[in-house]
Amino acid sequence: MAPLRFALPNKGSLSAPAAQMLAEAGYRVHRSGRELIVADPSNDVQFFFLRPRDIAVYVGEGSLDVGITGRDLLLDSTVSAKEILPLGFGRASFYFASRPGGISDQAGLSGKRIATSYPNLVQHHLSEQGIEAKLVRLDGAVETAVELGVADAIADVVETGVTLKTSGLETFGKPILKSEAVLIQGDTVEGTPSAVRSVEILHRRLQGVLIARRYVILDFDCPASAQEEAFELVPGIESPTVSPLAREGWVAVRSLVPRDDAPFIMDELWRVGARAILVSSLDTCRI
Ligand SMILES: Nc1ncnc2c1ncn2[C@@H]1O[C@H](COP(=O)(O)OP(=O)(O)OP(=O)(O)O)[C@@H](O)[C@H]1O
Ligand SMILES: O=P(O)(O)OC[C@H]1O[C@H](OP(=O)(O)OP(=O)(O)O)[C@H](O)[C@@H]1O
Ligand SMILES: [Mg+2]
Repeated sequence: MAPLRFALPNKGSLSAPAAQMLAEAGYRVHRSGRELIVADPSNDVQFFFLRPRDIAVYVGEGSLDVGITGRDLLLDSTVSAKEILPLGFGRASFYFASRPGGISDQAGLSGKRIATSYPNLVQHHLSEQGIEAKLVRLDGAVETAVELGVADAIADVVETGVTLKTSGLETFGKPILKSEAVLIQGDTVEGTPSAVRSVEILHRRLQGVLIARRYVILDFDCPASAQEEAFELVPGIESPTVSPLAREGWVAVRSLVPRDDAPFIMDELWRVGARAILVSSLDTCRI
């Protein structure tokens, strides 16, 4: 059976979190030096470390089976690889921006020069809106293009907004796109049963990591008379687990709850009579 050929970002914002997530999912992605190909024989996977922008190209044309890249980079590549799982990191929005008091809405871009590193993504959006503008394709640091007179506006990734602010620019209009890291799959996978199986396992493992990051385990003891009220607070992903307690008239309950909601749910559980309320983290899971 041929190993699954998996493209990973070799540098940039997505690189470390992608490797971390795969390690949590049980893959061995460790690079001891600067090698560009790493084998993980126990999982029958071969990792190829590539520029994030190139990953969609390799996966799209079938040289590699799957990869992790940004949704914005996938769309800009215009290849037919498909997004099969959003991964919850590398989140950023894609906006137009110009000088304050300059262009203030997307219609105002008509006939203007727009600097971007994502020309296909931007052109597609402009065509959808029926706007004709001239794109100036740059490799990076596009915020400087307005100051240097190369463009009237830019279209770029905004994470914290600090780069825009320090360049004297501000966004206008709605975001063109909300992006995050995504798992992508090439068209050739579907014709190869062993690759389909490997991708199913990969998908389930990564979903396990995502759930472990988003949920915590909540354990508590509850008077049986209050259990219905408690269950409404902790429906779990499928259903809470209930076990008898040695103490007459009480039950022990275990459920998964969203990490961010846990403090509020604990307050409410206490109010309905639950006690010994414990929260613990999941390492990973299969649900
Ligand atoms: N602050 C950020 N800057 C740039 N890209 C970001 C940021 N946060 C998330 N991303 C996402 O990372 C991907 C771009 O990664 P890429 O490695 O090409 O650029 P980078 O992180 O800016 O690295 P570099 O420019 O140093 O090569 C895109 O999907 C983008 O949406
Ligand atoms: O909203 P922020 O948190 O400021 O992040 C967004 C900025 O970061 C990236 O640039 P990067 O530093 O990667 O330089 P580059 O443009 O040369 O890629 C991106 O292109 C934006 O300029
Ligand atoms: Mg960059």
